[in-house]
Amino acid sequence: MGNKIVEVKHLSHRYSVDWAIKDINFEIDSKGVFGLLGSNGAGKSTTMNIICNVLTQTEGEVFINGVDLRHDPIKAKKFIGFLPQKAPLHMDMTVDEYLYHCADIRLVPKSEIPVAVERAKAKCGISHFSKRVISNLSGGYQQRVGIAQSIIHNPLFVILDEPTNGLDPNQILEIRHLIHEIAEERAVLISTHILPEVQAVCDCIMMIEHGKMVFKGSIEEFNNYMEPSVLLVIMHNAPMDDAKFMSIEGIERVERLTKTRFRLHFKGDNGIVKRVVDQAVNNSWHLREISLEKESLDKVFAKLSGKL
Ligand SMILES: Nc1ncnc2c1ncn2[C@@H]1O[C@H](COP(=O)(O)OP(=O)(O)OP(=O)(O)O)[C@@H](O)[C@H]1O
Repeated sequence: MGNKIVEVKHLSHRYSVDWAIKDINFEIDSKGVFGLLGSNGAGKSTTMNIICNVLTQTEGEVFINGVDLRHDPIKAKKFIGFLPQKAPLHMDMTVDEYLYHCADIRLVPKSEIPVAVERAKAKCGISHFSKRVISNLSGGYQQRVGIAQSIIHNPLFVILDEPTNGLDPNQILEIRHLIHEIAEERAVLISTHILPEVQAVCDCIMMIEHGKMVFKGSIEEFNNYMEPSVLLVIMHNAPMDDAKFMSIEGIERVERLTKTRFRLHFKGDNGIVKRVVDQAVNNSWHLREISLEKESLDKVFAKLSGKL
């Protein structure tokens, strides 16, 4: 693990009476993709807006590369690149015009702007569209321009708010690839409520629910929560007595959906499918289908929030 580029300490914010986030703590290493995951209203935007200095926190501290964001926002913001959910593009400008403009706003020295623009375009694969008016680019390429503006000043830390929202499946894969590439040189924080997104892109995950941090860890640790724990089975001659199912090692609970459809809740996955199939064959339960059910994101949220 490298140095910490972001340190968030006891961060809390309330808009009026209610706390939108409460006592959020995390650190972000200098390289890699970090996912901020949470359902709608969980507190992601509030957290990100504070880290980007769009919003000032009620309590707590944020340090960007060791600089206190509240006390020296101009210095701290030099380290940050930001792509909001709706990319702040000027649709009537060409890609070059727009990126020159962004570099200027980001206080890149005049003499260094041409190099900065070329570097950002090359990184985002848009050099061949330099003279193209942005409104004439596809959604995926517009998003690349949005990412290019976020790295125009070569920041150490980039925040991308729901970066693949509204893109088609091919564009999503391309943007995910690009996120990985830009994270080779810096830390990238993405916010999303899409579970496959974090699993595909992130090295580490932080999950917020009801304004509180409910999970913080590596993607491997997170995936442990996603292990399937339910078998969906269809049997045309199933036993009437749940105990018959429960006698199979690992089965903990039986949910009868219809006469022939069941959800078998199990713990551990050491050969559970084989054991159920063997038992069904030996007892002529007429097994027609058997499949593993993945946990839904809602359930994972609930589990991590301690509600289940
Ligand atoms: N300007 C505001 N004034 C009052 N309450 C707000 C304001 N912005 C957000 N909230 C409340 O703060 C809580 C956290 O909202 P926030 O927008 O941070 O969540 P989120 O995880 O980003 O959700 P979404 O994915 O829907 O954007 C919610 O209960 C929301 O209603």
